Amino acid sequence: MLSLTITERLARARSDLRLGLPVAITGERTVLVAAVEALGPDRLEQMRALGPLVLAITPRRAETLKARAYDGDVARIAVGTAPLSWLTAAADPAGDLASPMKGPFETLRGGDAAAHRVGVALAKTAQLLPAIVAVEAASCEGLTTLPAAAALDALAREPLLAPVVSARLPMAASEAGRVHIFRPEDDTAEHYAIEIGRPDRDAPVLARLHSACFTGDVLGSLKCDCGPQLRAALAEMGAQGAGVLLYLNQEGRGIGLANKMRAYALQDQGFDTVEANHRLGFEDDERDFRIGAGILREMGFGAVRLLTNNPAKIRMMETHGVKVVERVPLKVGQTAQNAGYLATKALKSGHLL
Ligand SMILES: Nc1nc2c(ncn2[C@@H]2O[C@H](COP(=O)(O)OP(=O)(O)OP(=O)(O)O)[C@@H](O)[C@H]2O)c(=O)[nH]1
Ligand SMILES: [Zn+2]
Repeated sequence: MLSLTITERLARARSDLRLGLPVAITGERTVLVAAVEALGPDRLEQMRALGPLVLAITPRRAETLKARAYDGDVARIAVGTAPLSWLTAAADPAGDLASPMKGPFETLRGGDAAAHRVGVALAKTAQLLPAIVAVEAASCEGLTTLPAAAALDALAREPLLAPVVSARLPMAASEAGRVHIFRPEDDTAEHYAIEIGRPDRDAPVLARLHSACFTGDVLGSLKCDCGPQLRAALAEMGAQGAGVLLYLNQEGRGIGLANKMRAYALQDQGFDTVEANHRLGFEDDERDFRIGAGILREMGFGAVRLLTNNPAKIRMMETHGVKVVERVPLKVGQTAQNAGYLATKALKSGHLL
């Protein structure tokens, strides 16, 4: 028989959660977990028939709901006989203002929260709302199984990426362009490196770590500065004759496009970019910058002149083996509509103005 690696199990588990299927987390006991966002009413009742249901959310979401988180990075709430609409309202902040949650919530303490922790972390990496419903089960036939401890370990590990292919791409910014594709072994999103010219591997390269922004890069959104930053970075590399731009598919600072649009809807209710992420249950920035550092190292770049206004990116590169010899400011694309967004990033996330 083939035995599956933990990485393969995690990849399957992510798909299962997105399909609305429970995943079995094994340890001292077996706990089935399913993503609230993807769960249908029938499946919820099937799970309820197995035993008392528990809702697990992040401390960020718990704070908004005024529920206590006793397990550090996860909060567990008894579900009782509550219907799916109650779970959805707890998971999704869209209706927080229109129908404030009443509570009080029966928050659980003691016992083992490892399965709940794995479930919430998995939901995040599946780019779903970080809220899962859990129930102990005697059997888990037909379901993807994940040993809790090994899963937590693997989720924290640096993602391994393999180069897949590269090809020449003449661009407006430079005719000497080349696109490289990198594929993570855990079947999460592929990332791209755009190499301009033939940068010397022995000298610091002009580099930009760009995080995907569908709304800014493609649609010309006025809510952020991503599109102009992308084009200005490529233009600067073209003008200097060499550079490398990583296009990292970490949309919405790692929460995915659907969650970013949820954040935008909250921003229309008056919350800023950081508050919106927190209400959804995410940290302000969920990106894993080890991916960017890993690609640069893989391409032979050990030192960079980094185009950024974000000191956290500089720290992350330095921590993960890429020396930042210079920060090159990248200030373009200010609009009336993104002034508040940029001010919040400066105030709350430490961006340099
Ligand atoms: N969650 C969330 N993501 C956003 C929002 N606005 C833009 N983004 C995302 O933020 C990311 C922008 O990242 P970067 O361009 O690397 O910007 P940065 O981290 O501010 O750093 P520098 O531009 O290098 O100074 C993209 O993934 C966007 O999709 C928002 O309001 N909420
Ligand atoms: Zn953007």
